[in-house]
Amino acid sequence: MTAIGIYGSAGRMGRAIADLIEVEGATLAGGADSRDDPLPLARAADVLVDFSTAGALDAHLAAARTAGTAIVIGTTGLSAQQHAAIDAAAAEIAVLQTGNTSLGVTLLSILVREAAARLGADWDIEVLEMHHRHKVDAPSGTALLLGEAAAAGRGTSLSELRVDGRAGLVGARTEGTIGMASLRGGSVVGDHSVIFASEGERIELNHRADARSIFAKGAVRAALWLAGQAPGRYRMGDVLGL
Ligand SMILES: NC(=O)C1=CN([C@@H]2O[C@H](COP(=O)(O)OP(=O)(O)OC[C@H]3O[C@@H](n4cnc5c(N)ncnc54)[C@H](OP(=O)(O)O)[C@@H]3O)[C@@H](O)[C@H]2O)C=CC1
Ligand SMILES: O=C(O)C1=N[C@H](C(=O)O)C[C@H](O)C1
Repeated sequence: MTAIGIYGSAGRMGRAIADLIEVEGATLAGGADSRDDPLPLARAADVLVDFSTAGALDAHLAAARTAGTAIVIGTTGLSAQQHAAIDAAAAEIAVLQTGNTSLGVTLLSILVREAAARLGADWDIEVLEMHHRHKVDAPSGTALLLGEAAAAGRGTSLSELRVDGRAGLVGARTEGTIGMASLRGGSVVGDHSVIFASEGERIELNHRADARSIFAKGAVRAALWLAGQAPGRYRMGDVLGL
């Protein structure tokens, strides 16, 4: 049976994943948090999952590389340098990084790309997300993933089109941009909307997460799939066949 190691094991996601590992037909290799050396877990596990903090990722990725162990990275708030480090690690180990491991968001990203490609630039695109009061990064990893999908549909990358959290006298909207807005409060697990707005009509594509178990299930399935893969950088669509 595949043994999964969890970085961030005492957190909300770490606990949700631990609850599902045996149900999904795997075993728990162990967990590590901020006080632990990440390398022993990387050596003990067949595959790792990281749901910790962006500040911890570099050490976790280095441990996975040293041990030659595949890793699913669910942690969000990553920098451009960290994405470059993931690309470099993927030359040696199998890595799957995603801002959202759920089936629903993986499918939604495909729908968003398709809608953005088919609707002309006169259809404005806005991405709105809401999360619980404890979330530390904004926009969410999922909002960025959906923004990238919309930008890909327009034949470019999100960094070319992105406008974050408007405030003050910002002027009229520039055609073709993708707006990003974040709300925080209470215990909201994760709500995302991609709004396509034109003169006189609007399309809204929404995803509502009611329970963290949807992310945990996707993370365990991704780990089981990734354990058998050659070095490379993979996506949830590869796991789910979407
Ligand atoms: N991709 C996806 O589908 C999803 C991604 N996420 C992302 O997962 C991450 C975790 O979310 P959540 O579980 O809610 O957060 P929590 O704050 O509940 O948990 C974070 C965990 O990370 C641990 N941690 C902090 N620093 C380190 C470190 N240096 N080394 C190892 N472990 C460390 C904490 O341990 P300690 O107590 O010791 O500090 C804690 O156990 C976030 O980035 C979130 O956005 C969340 C849901 C779904
Ligand atoms: O921090 C969270 O809780 C979540 N984080 C991920 C994100 O940043 O998109 C996924 C999910 O929305 C919950």
